[in-house]
Amino acid sequence: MKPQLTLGVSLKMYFGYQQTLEWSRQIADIVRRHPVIREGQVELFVFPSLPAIAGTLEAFRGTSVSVGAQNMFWEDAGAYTGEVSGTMLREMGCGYVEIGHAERRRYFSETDKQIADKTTAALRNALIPVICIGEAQRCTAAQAIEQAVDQAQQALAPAEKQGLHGDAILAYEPQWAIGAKEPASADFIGEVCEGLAARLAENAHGARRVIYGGSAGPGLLTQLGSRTGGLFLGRFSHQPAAYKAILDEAFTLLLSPANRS
Ligand SMILES: O=C[C@H](O)COP(=O)(O)O
Repeated sequence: MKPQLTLGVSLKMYFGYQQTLEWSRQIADIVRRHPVIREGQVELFVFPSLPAIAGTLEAFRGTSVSVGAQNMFWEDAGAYTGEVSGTMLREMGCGYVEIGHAERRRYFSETDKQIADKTTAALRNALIPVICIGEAQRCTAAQAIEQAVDQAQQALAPAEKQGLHGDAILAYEPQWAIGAKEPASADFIGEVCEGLAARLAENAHGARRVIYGGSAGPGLLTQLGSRTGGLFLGRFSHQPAAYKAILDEAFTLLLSPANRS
């Protein structure tokens, strides 16, 4: 059965090496015991810093949590000092990779073309790209949908032209809600995620799951219900208890009659 809810975490550059491994072990322990896993409809992934990927893979071995990178390069090998290929990520056992986060656009000047090339390289290497999209300034939900659809299509079009039709996750992250005190309102998120999912489903070959990120934490999934495909978590997953609370919400949501019919 395809997952009905996706819960991803990016640790960004917040944790040290040992701290990442300790957090991963604690989360692995929570996941192993949690009843939501028996439902089999939750897709879980974690993006640690690059040097911690091997240890994080080890910490989550035997669980349903996939590990991936926060970034990758668009070529598979060559003279690209400091970069990491999708080929190596795949070889290590990664299943996912984050592409085009707003912070990479802001601090490393990543362009739409580079994001599209990275998306293509991810799909070429059988990695599920988690493509970050979202408007820079507050706007209406209709305007946010248009901008997000445009960004998603730009990222995916070259891969689709090459016949790379693997699954992709679209992380809708309004840039003004990243690193904020609270997320966008549930009404706004729901409207954008639903609109975006409907538009992306129109011509897609592979599955296109839409999840929300930007100061998401405990309580949000319950407010959103089935209006989003899941959450892309940052700071508010740093406490293992908060992560467990979000899994509890996922469990309740998946057991609700609307999801059972
Ligand atoms: O990668 C995750 C998102 O940018 C959200 O981060 P945040 O929840 O810390 O705002």
